Amino acid sequence: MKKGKMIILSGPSGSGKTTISHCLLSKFTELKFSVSCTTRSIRNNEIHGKDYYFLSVNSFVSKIKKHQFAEWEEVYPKLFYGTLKDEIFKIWKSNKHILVDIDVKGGINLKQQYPNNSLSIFIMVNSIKILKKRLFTRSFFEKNNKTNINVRLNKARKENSYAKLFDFILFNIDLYQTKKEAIHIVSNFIHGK
Ligand SMILES: Nc1ncnc2c1ncn2[C@@H]1O[C@H](COP(=O)(O)OP(=O)(O)OP(=O)(O)O)[C@@H](O)[C@H]1O
Repeated sequence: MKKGKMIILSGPSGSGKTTISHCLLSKFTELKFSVSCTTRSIRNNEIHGKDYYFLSVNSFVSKIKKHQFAEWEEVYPKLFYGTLKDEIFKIWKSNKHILVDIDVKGGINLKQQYPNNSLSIFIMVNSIKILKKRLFTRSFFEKNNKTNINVRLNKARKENSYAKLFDFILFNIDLYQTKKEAIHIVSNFIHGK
């Protein structure tokens, strides 16, 4: 493989990042999911090293001081998320391209770190009504509460205004069409067209 590339999938909560990530990972064997670090507690169904690297606050802060993160954020006091440079190089070394599923701020930061070999895609649901419906449906399975959803919707309004900073805006209305378009864009990018 030539130089490793990076696909950055960003968008508000519920916009479809996980859904599109799974689609792309199953379609392109040359893509590998980048596992992020977090200081939040591990949930029952999660696996360390697969869903996230679960770190203590001390360990996370020590890695920040050693400049080991390509990007990191403190979302709430002591709740950190970040992408390790080592994770990125490990994937490129294994001759794969990287797929990152990341929030909007993180996506913008990562694009700035790797401007020449990355493609940043903003997944947009421009109807707050539709986004609300999706978050409600998902919360039924996840036991999220309504307050949590309202916080996410308010954040989504703000995040949508950053879409123009991305290389591509992918409107996720009809899922079949969105997947088709995502495959098309990513195929062109990794196959160098
Ligand atoms: N085009 C679509 N039409 C209908 N439902 C959709 C569509 N795209 C995604 N969904 C559904 O919307 C919900 C949110 O999607 P998903 O979990 O992929 O979002 P996300 O951006 O990864 O959210 P988060 O950042 O909170 O993890 C899921 O239940 C998913 O099945």
